[in-house]
Amino acid sequence: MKAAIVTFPGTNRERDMRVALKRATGRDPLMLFHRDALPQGLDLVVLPGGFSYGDYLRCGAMAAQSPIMRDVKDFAAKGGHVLGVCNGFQILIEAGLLPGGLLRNRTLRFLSMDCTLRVERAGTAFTSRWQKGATFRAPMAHGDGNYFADDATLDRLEGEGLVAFRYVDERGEATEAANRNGSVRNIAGILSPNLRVCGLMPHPEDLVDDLMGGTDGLPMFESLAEAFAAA
Ligand SMILES: NC(=O)CC[C@H](N)C(=O)O
Repeated sequence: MKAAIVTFPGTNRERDMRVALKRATGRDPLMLFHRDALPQGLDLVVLPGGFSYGDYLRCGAMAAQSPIMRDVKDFAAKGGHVLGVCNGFQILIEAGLLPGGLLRNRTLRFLSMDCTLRVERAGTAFTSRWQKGATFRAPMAHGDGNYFADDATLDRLEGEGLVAFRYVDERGEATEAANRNGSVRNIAGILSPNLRVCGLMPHPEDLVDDLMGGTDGLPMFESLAEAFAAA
C-alpha cells in the first residue's frame, strides 16, 4: 500500500499515524507538508490530528485552504481513499469532502479520555476487519468534536449506510451518557457516498500495540492494508 500522511503547521498526530500504518502494512508512509504536491500513484491519503493553524477561525478551516488540499480533493474526486482523524476529520468537513460540521463539545471543555465506538458500517476499506456492531475502545482528545448536520443530511447518511462509527456505552448502546461531546445521533465517524473518504473524531492509531495499552484500533489499519495488499 502506498500511503501519504499530510501535515500542516500545528499537526501533532502524524507520528502516531505513521506507526499505525507501518505496523499494519510493513511500509513507511510518505510524510508530506502542506506546501508539497501530492504525488501520483497513492492508494491512501491520511490527514492526522492536531491543531492545524492553532485552530484559528474554526478547527481545520485554514488547513482546508492549503495548496495541498486541492490535490487531496482531486485525489478523492478520482476515487482515491482518504482518512481524516480528529483535526483531519475537521479539515475534510471544512474542505467539503464530508458533510456536516464539528461544533464545540457540549461540555465546552477539551475532552481527553477513552471512548467506546460501535462499527455501524462494516465491509469498507476502513472497517472490513470488524463485524457490523462490533465495539472497540479508542482514545479521544478534542475541543470541537460535537458532530452536527441537519436532519435531511443525517437521514441521508443513515439511509445510505454512511455512518461509520457511533459512541456507545460498555453494553454497546448509543446512550446519551456515552456521547460525551454531544454529537447528533451519537455519530463519531462518517463515510462519503463512494465509501472512500472516512472521517472520525477518536484516534484508532493510538491503540495499535500492547505497549500503548491495547490494539483495539489496529483493525482499521489492517483493513486498509488488506484493501491495498496487491499495491
Ligand atoms: N486531537 C485533535 O486532532 C484535536 C482537534 C482540534 N484541535 C480540537 O481540539 O478539536
